[in-house]
Amino acid sequence: MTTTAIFGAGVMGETLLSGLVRAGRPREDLVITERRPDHAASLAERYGVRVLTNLEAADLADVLVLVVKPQDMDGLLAEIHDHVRPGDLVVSLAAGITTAFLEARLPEGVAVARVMPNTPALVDEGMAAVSAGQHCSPEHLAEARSLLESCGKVVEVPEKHQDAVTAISGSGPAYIFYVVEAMVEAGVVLGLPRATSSELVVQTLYGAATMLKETGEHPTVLRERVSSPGGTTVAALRQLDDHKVRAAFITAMEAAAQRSHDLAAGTQ
Ligand SMILES: NC(=O)C1=CN([C@@H]2O[C@H](COP(=O)(O)OP(=O)(O)OC[C@H]3O[C@@H](n4cnc5c(N)ncnc54)[C@H](OP(=O)(O)O)[C@@H]3O)[C@@H](O)[C@H]2O)C=CC1
Ligand SMILES: O=C(O)[C@@H]1CCC=N1
Repeated sequence: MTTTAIFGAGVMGETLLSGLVRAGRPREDLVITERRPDHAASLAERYGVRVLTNLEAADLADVLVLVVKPQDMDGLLAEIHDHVRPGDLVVSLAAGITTAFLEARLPEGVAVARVMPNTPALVDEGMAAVSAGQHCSPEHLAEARSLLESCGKVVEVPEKHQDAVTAISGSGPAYIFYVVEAMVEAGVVLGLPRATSSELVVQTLYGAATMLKETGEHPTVLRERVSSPGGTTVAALRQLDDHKVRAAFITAMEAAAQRSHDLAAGTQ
């Protein structure tokens, strides 16, 4: 029997926990650790899982899912080192933290997998990418995948791509929310009630995302279909081009990937 422990049930840890519970993982096979006692008590009540100390959780679990901030990872690994056994699987969801970083701080031979999830997992629409460490067997990798498959889609990527994945799908929901904020604000500037503007933008986003997913058409084709010659859309897109919005997106995601890389190198 597998016991899964989630170390650090903050935003992403709780998101994963909720997905596992929705997917029907027996609650008695799930434990969490948390630093804030009030938050821990609230999670225990809402999800019906046990809250343990890091050492108790490491002793009990055979799948250890580390969801603390990258800057807290070194301390957590030092704390649990002597309580992780050969055969255990350690799965890190932290940005930037490499499998080599984890393997160097765990007992020799422990299986490690690196995963980059995202917050839409909260509504079972997550996108996660997984990479295996050097001692991770196909069975370990399948277990790491299954954690995230409980709440979304999972792909396997070479670890050298994880910084780019982090910049695109890990941080990606934030860019979309940022665009939504700007569009809703534009609607208000144009005189729409905020609630109306918000409803229009959210459904437009949902519709556009569904078209992309269901038609499989290239985004350029879909964009051109909206753009009537001499019409409103081209007038707006010309402004976005003039303001270098496409270039800004690329530069922004390069910055995110660089930050992920720097976290791996231990930069605070
Ligand atoms: N949020 C996101 O969209 C995504 C996050 N991630 C990754 O997930 C990880 C967590 O991020 P996020 O959930 O946003 O951050 P949070 O700060 O919300 O969650 C981290 C949690 O871990 C707790 N914690 C810290 N140290 C320890 C410890 N030693 N033992 C037990 N608990 C501890 C923190 O407690 P306290 O508050 O007291 O510090 C906090 O509750 C990061 O590594 C991030 O890179 C990956 C993809 C997406
Ligand atoms: O902002 C961050 O560092 C984390 C990793 C990806 C999304 N959130």
